[in-house]
Parts: sequence; structure tokens; C-alpha cells
Amino acid sequence: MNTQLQTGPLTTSTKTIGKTGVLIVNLGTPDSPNTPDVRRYLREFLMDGRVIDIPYVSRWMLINFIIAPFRAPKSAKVYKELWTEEGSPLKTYGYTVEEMLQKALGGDYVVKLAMRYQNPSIASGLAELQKLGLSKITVIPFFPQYASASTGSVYEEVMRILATWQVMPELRFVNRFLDHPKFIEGFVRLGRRYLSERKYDHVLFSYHGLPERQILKGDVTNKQCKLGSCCDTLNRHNQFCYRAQCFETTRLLVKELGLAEGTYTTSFQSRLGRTPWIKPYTDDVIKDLARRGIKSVLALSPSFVADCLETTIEIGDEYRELFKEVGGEHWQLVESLNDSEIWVETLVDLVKKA
Ligand SMILES: C=CC1=C(C)c2cc3[nH]c(cc4nc(cc5[nH]c(cc1n2)c(C)c5CCC(=O)O)C(CCC(=O)O)=C4C)c(C)c3C=C
Ligand SMILES: [Fe+2]
Ligand SMILES: [Fe+2]
Repeated sequence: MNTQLQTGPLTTSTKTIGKTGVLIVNLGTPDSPNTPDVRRYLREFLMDGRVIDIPYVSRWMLINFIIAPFRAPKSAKVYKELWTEEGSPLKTYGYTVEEMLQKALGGDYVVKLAMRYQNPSIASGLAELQKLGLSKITVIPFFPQYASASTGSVYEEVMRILATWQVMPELRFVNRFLDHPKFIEGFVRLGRRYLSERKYDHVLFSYHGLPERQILKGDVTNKQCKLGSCCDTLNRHNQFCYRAQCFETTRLLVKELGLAEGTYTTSFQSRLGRTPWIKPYTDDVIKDLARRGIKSVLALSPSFVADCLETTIEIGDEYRELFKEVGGEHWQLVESLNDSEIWVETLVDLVKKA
């Protein structure tokens, strides 16, 4: 037997051996807008300790005694308004983007769509990729800004499943892409289109909110986040502060859109429960804008890459109603990146650079 150690250079390049799997992952949505499916979705979603980060027993009681019996039927009604003939927009756009990205990347890649909660699950997407004997897998959570409750949870689920594999291929996780030039350009193009059609008194950038506690728990480097003006700049100490990442996203968009100081605001929506969430709250900002005599608002939501309950219903319908109730006249939601070419170009670039 030849026991001599090979000392020369490697003769094979890992790049040429197998294909690369690309798992694109969005948050998830119910299988249907009926109460049992919505209940199952909310149960899986909100039992995630990264989403509701309270002790297991308290979380279990909250979900089973409040969310499941009371919130699920209410949410089901709203999901029925959102639902289209093709289903939930979040999932429909996901499948279209899966197809577009596969076409754009070509035969060296296999693209699979997964949802963190419900279907198609991360487990099923990874199982399909496993069968192909890939040399590399790149995971792209569809969240522009990092948060433990979103990106962190996708990572955890992927790692939980991969931990059971005998062969683990080379792995890449895209952490965030809030400053990717094409991602920014995507929202800028949309914004410009609306701004060229009519004059708006104010532009509102409304992001998904988070409990303040979750931001403070993530501030591991220097414990300096006070959830105030410290989040106004993004630097190496607060690079994972979700609030700071949202302000940075606004800054990049504002620069490209050429908005003047005082004509735009960043705010946070979708509060749940009684603990404090990051501020300013979108509903408070809307009331304040109306009080200041602002009559027309253009609203963008760059924490989402596909339209969903949080954009179409919460911003598009509920905040419009609120704005009009408090004296506003014209409210316009800017649609999300959805299945636009520029969003697919963003993904191609993220995959190639991973
Ligand atoms: C404690 C609760 C929640 C945290 C934390 C949270 C973080 C978070 N969520 C998204 C993206 C989405 N959330 C969506 C819906 C949604 N979010 C929560 C709660 C928390 N989210 C609930 C209860 C719901 C369901 C809606 C309802 O029943 O009222 C959606 C839309 C899904 C759809 O089907 O359309 C998205 C997308 C992010 C990015 C995030 C952390 C930054
Ligand atoms: Fe959410
Ligand atoms: Fe911060």
C-alpha cells in the first residue's frame, strides 16, 4: 500500500465538481386563508423562540390561550382579503422569482424556494437539494436587514437540518443586503415612478417592527444601543442593530431619490403584545404628520421584498384609513420588488458573490 503523503497542489478545483444549490427563503404564510391553516401557521411562527423570545411555558400559554383561539380567526379574515386566485402573494411571488432566478443563473445552479414557516418547508427544500449531491449550498433569507427573528431563525433551521447530514457541502449564508446597489435601485425606481406622477407632501419608510428587547439582546459588542440617536449611523459596533440597519436603508434610498431633509420619516409597524417595540411607531407618525397639515403621503416598506399582509393590508388599507381619519387626503403604498427584473439581478449578484 502506498502510504506516501501527497505534497503537491490539489489537482481538482471544487468549483468544477458539482452544482451549487440556492435556497431562497421567505418568512412563510398559511396554506390557505381558512382559520385552521392560519392557526397552524401562527402556532409554528410564534412558537419560534427567536420570534417571541419569552420562556417556553409563557410562550406556549400565550399561543394556546390567546393567539390560537382569538388572533387566528381575526387574522384569517384579513388573509381572505389578501388572497388572490393564485394564493398568498408572498408565496406566488416566491415561485415566480424561483423560476426567474433559475433561468438567470443557468444549469450550474439549482434554485429552490422555501418558507421558514409552513410550506414549502426548509426541510423539504434541503431534502431535494441533498439528493442532487451538490458541492455547495447558498442560503438567501429574503430579509434585507438582519434580525434574529427573521434571518437568524432561517439560519437556525437550516443548521438544525444540516446537522443531521453525513455529507455537508460547502455552505454560504447571505446575512443581509440592505446596501446592495441593485436592491436600493429597485426601490428607487419604484419610488421615482410615483414621485414623477404627482406631488407628495411626505415620504414614509415603514419597516416591520421588533420588540426593543430583541435589539438590546443582540447588542453584544459594546452594550451601547439606547434605541435612540445611537442607531442613526451604522458602524462596526452596531452593524447588526436592526433599527440602525433600517435607518441606513432609508438614508441610502433618500440619497438616490433626492429627498430633502424634513420631507421623509422612518417608522416601524406591526406591533404585537404590550412590551415596547422599536420607535417611532408608524401609527403615531401618521397622526403626527396629519397634525402638521401633511395631506399626501407616499409609503415605502423596504423591509419586505414581496408584497404580503404587512404591506398590502397593513400599510395599503389600514394605514390609509387611519391617515384619512386624522385629516390626510391622499395615501399611496409603493409596491414591493415582487417579481421585478432588478430584484432577480440583485439575487444573481448575491449568489455569485457568496
Ligand atoms: C413577536 C412577533 C413578531 C416578530 C418579532 C416579527 C418579526 C418579523 N416579521 C417579519 C416579516 C413578516 N411578518 C409577517 C406577518 C406577521 N408577523 C407577526 C409577528 C412578528 N413578526 C405576525 C403575528 C404576523 C402574521 C400576521 C397576523 O396574523 O397579523 C409577514 C407577512 C406574512 C404573510 O403571509 O403575508 C412577513 C413577511 C420580519 C422581516 C421580521 C423581523 C424583522
Ligand atoms: Fe412579522
Ligand atoms: Fe441601535
